[in-house]
Amino acid sequence: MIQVNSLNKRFGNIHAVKDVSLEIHPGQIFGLLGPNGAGKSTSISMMTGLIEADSGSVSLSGLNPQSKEARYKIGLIPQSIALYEELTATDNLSFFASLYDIPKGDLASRMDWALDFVGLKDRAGDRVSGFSGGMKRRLNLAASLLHDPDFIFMDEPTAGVDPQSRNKLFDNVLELKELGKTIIYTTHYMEEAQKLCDQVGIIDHGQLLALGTVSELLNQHGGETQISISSDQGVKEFKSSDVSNDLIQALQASNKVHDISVNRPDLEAVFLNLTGRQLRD
Ligand SMILES: Nc1ncnc2c1ncn2[C@@H]1O[C@H](COP(=O)(O)OP(=O)(O)OP(=O)(O)O)[C@@H](O)[C@H]1O
Repeated sequence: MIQVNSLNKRFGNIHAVKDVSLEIHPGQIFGLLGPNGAGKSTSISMMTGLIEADSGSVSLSGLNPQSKEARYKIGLIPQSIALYEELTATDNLSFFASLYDIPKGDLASRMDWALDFVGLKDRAGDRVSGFSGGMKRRLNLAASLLHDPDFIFMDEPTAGVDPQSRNKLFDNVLELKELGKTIIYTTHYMEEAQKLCDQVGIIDHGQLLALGTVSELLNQHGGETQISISSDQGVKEFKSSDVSNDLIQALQASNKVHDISVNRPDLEAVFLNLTGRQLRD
């Protein structure tokens, strides 16, 4: 269980994280969703012990994230790629493994598993400099898994990633959940949060504005569904909170329907309703 209590962090005049509290249960995928500069990376940095909070606390199954014990339970895929370009994939993994005292006897099989897991086994002996952005991101994921961590933090893992690698990363996230890992995933792509996450926190200007499952957030903050019916009588547009009932009534009152569109609210609508602006600029 991850428990975050009233975290605060300032950088000079910027209050980057304001009083953030949340709980993440074991085996959950938790998505921290917010636009650029919202405070996602700063929150992750405090949760992984990379930077110290000004106030508040983080507990990873009772451990302080800055303790050595916690370090062995944390896997971090940072926002910017952290790899040696001139080394091969295998040599990069050997380097990362050396930071975690992995028993020598387990090393080869752990590296083999990790490369296979991210779909890079056939590129093991190739230099990273020839890899695409998506392959580098996947290798970073492999590196973060060598010591078999319980808590996996992924900071905007799909930034600059081609669609094929993106889908592979999504599959990997779901597979890690099946292995019982707890995953914290930051993104400013609402489709990713909507697709992957058991729980979503919406953050803006350092403040956690809403917390819940996607359907809870849609119910509480999504607003009504927009319906449009085009018929011989023209186009009729209306908002509805009871789609099937309103649609049946509207169809009964229409002649020769040409087209119907039903736009249900998404996390973008939730963000818009909470902040008055779009998630993406
Ligand atoms: N080391 C730092 N020094 C000064 N300001 C910082 C530092 N790190 C972050 N900030 C500021 O804190 C705020 C939150 O930044 P943070 O990187 O946590 O946001 P983010 O949601 O991760 O956005 P992005 O996707 O752009 O990284 C921003 O205004 C940012 O400029």
